[in-house]
Amino acid sequence: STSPHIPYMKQCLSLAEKSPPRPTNFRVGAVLISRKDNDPTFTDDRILSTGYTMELAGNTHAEQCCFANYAAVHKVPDDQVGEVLPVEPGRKLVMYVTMEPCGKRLSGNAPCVQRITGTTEGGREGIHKVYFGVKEPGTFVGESEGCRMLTQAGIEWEHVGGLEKEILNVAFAGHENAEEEVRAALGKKETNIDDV
Ligand SMILES: Nc1nc(=O)c(N)c(NC[C@H](O)[C@H](O)[C@H](O)COP(=O)(O)O)[nH]1
Ligand SMILES: [Zn+2]
Repeated sequence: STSPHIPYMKQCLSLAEKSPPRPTNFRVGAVLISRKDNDPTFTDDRILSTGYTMELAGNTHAEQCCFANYAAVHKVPDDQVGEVLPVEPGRKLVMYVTMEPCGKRLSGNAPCVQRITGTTEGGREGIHKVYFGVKEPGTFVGESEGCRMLTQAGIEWEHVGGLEKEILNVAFAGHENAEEEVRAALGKKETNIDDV
């Protein structure tokens, strides 16, 4: 039986496919969920928001758009999304993303890990756990820092395996030598986190 995370990773992949291909970033999709504790088949999940790379104007990331979409619906500025995320006893917030959230961005814009940890400010629960389909390839920032930074902030993360090839093909679609980069990323140790 496939893991219950796979359908969500496939939903993120479908979102990523909506992203306009660019050589300067990756095409990524993200889904924000409210999940009931001790609900192993996720029957009581609530999808709060979705996002994909460059869905919103400017050089925007999937996770950034996911939060911004939620903030817009709740009529607050993006940086106040933490204040309108639901806090419900017996439920937790989790995010699915096709790629490990960025810990650094070449553009210098706020990395998504910072946006995720920002939801836990002011003693709010915020995002409890992040599920991602691949580690960030080294294309732009070399060794990725996302997972390490999430751990440092006390936010759990987990690699959901099985869709790496599909996720990377979509992520790299706008790159000059996409096929080669996908092969390299698949072959590299750090992409297959399970080998670590
Ligand atoms: N998790 C994730 N979601 C995204 O939507 C996206 N585009 C990236 N991409 C990570 C990559 O490291 C940055 O795209 C480059 O570092 C360029 O930085 P900008 O995007 O221009 O800020 N990563
Ligand atoms: Zn990002």
